[in-house]
Amino acid sequence: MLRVNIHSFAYTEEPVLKNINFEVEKGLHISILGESGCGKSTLLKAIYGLLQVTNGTIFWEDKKLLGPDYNLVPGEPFIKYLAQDFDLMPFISVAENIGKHLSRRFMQQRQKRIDELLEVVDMTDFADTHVKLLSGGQKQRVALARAIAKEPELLLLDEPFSHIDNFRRNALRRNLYVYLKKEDITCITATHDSEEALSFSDEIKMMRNGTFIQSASPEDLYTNPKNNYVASFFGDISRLTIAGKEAMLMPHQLELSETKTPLIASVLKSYYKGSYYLVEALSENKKIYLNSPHSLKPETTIYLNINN
Ligand SMILES: Nc1ncnc2c1ncn2[C@@H]1O[C@H](COP(=O)(O)OP(=O)(O)OP(=O)(O)O)[C@@H](O)[C@H]1O
Repeated sequence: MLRVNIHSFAYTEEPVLKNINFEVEKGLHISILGESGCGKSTLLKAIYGLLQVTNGTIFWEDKKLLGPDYNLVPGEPFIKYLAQDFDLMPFISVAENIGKHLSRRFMQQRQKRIDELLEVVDMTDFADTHVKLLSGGQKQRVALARAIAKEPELLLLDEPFSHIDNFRRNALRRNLYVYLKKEDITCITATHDSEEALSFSDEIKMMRNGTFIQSASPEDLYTNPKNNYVASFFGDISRLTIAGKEAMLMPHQLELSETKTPLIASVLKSYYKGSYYLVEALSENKKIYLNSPHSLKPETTIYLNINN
């Protein structure tokens, strides 16, 4: 289990992390979700031991994790941290880059293990290619394979799919997270991608200005966002006054009705989303958003039901 209690952490004067207290059970996947600059990378670096936390403690099981003031070489052997700037060795092949990071227990079956890791990140065809010849996304995939090569107990991933095209991203995420579950590797992923956090984590921690503002399972966070800020991370929200109370509704909570209802709106625009349309409409001078199976023409009058 990981136990983090950071009262505050600052690079200069202004604290970048404030009151960060949480635990992660072995094998769980946590997403730290937040906008750029909110402190996600700083938190991962603090856990890994690259930053000196003077005002707080971090434990993995019974071991206190110490910062650079105490460790000659920062970092712990049982933790892997995949930074945003993956530093690979450019003049050797993809397979050799991964091979250099294998745990000892795989030395006998070295080639088999390298092949397995290449498969997880879908880079089998590039095994013998020099890293300097790879694209940014391909390098990121090699860096991911290298991070899991040593079978860490705790894996810290900082925007691990940021350079990978949409075409590959989903398959790669599925491969990787299935592999981590199978190996019982605890994982914390920093991301600003709400879809990724919803699909691939056991718990999401929403971060804002260096602190967690809501922590919950993906289902709970999506259906019960604490405030507008959290809700707006998961899509366009509608703010309506229902029975004298302000309500925030996600697009799927507003349903088109075939019969007249008290909730009337006029369509502004329909945006094609692949399997549905996101419809922007105006209701009592407020913009609202709903999903529709078909495109609706501007100025069409629509009647809506609220679906909780
Ligand atoms: N080495 C540093 N020295 C001083 N300030 C820093 C340093 N690194 C980061 N910061 C500041 O700390 C804050 C948090 O940065 P951090 O990189 O942790 O955010 P982030 O949420 O990971 O953002 P991103 O998604 O853009 O990577 C920012 O205001 C940033 O400018």
